[in-house]
Amino acid sequence: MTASNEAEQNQVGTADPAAASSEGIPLLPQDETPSGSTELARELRRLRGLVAGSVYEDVHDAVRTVRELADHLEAVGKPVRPKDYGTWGTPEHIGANPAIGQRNPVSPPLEPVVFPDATVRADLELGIEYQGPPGCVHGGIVALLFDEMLGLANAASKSVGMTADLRITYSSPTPLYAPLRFEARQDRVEGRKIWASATLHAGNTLCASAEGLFVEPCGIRDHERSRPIEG
Ligand SMILES: CCCCCCCC(=O)SCCNC(=O)CCNC(=O)[C@H](O)C(C)(C)COP(=O)(O)OP(=O)(O)OC[C@H]1O[C@@H](n2cnc3c(N)ncnc32)[C@H](O)[C@@H]1OP(=O)(O)O
Repeated sequence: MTASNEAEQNQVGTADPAAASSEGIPLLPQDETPSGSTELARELRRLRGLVAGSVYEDVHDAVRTVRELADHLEAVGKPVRPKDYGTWGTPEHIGANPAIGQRNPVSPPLEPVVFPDATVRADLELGIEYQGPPGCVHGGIVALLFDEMLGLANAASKSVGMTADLRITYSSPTPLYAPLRFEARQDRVEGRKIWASATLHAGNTLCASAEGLFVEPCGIRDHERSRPIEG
């Protein structure tokens, strides 16, 4: 049995981010939100893994409980709408992000760190709710995480851009339940055009690599260029 098979035997869903570790300086705030919404998102992530990764005989009680919870959250929550913040990289904006958002249960536990040369790295393991081919991460999830990592590499170099062109080479299947490492860096900037590249490894195996062209939106302001890092 391989190490990854053994992990799969013991785990349903994606590992808690605390299981991933990396050197470097955290790019994004790691604090729990005082309201508890970070914790709520974490428990909902657990639920996603359990629902996607298990079969049950009867879950009608669970359906009622979850429906009551959803009704309660709908009643007490204040929606966060883009028109209310309207800018890049504020906590309200980043919190909902599907790759790194603390409030978003869809986001995998991507906790990027930055190095002095502005390389951005994220170590993580993905569970069954991110599966594409049996035992492997879905290619669209790999693309999502690359897009985000490239965006963060741009932010680490104090620039911001919309993805204009994203090319991914899938070299080897990306395993579930195995330590993965994304590394991204900004390569060059010409006017509003920004090029960045990234790799994804499982151990020593190169699973995929990415090259992206980003275009800085017209009218972006200085303080928005590195916001995800400076909080
Ligand atoms: C913390 C947050 C991290 C976020 C990371 C996630 C990023 C995202 O998900 S962004 C969402 C996905 N991307 C999009 O929706 C983008 C949609 N496209 C657009 O909005 C526009 O086409 C946009 C902004 C990319 C470019 O439009 P515009 O600002 O009008 O630029 P435009 O003047 O046409 O072109 C500027 C330059 O870029 C080049 N360019 C634009 N698009 C492309 C392209 N697809 N391929 C190659 N070159 C391009 C142009 O040729 C031009 O080059 P040059 O200056 O040498 O002549």
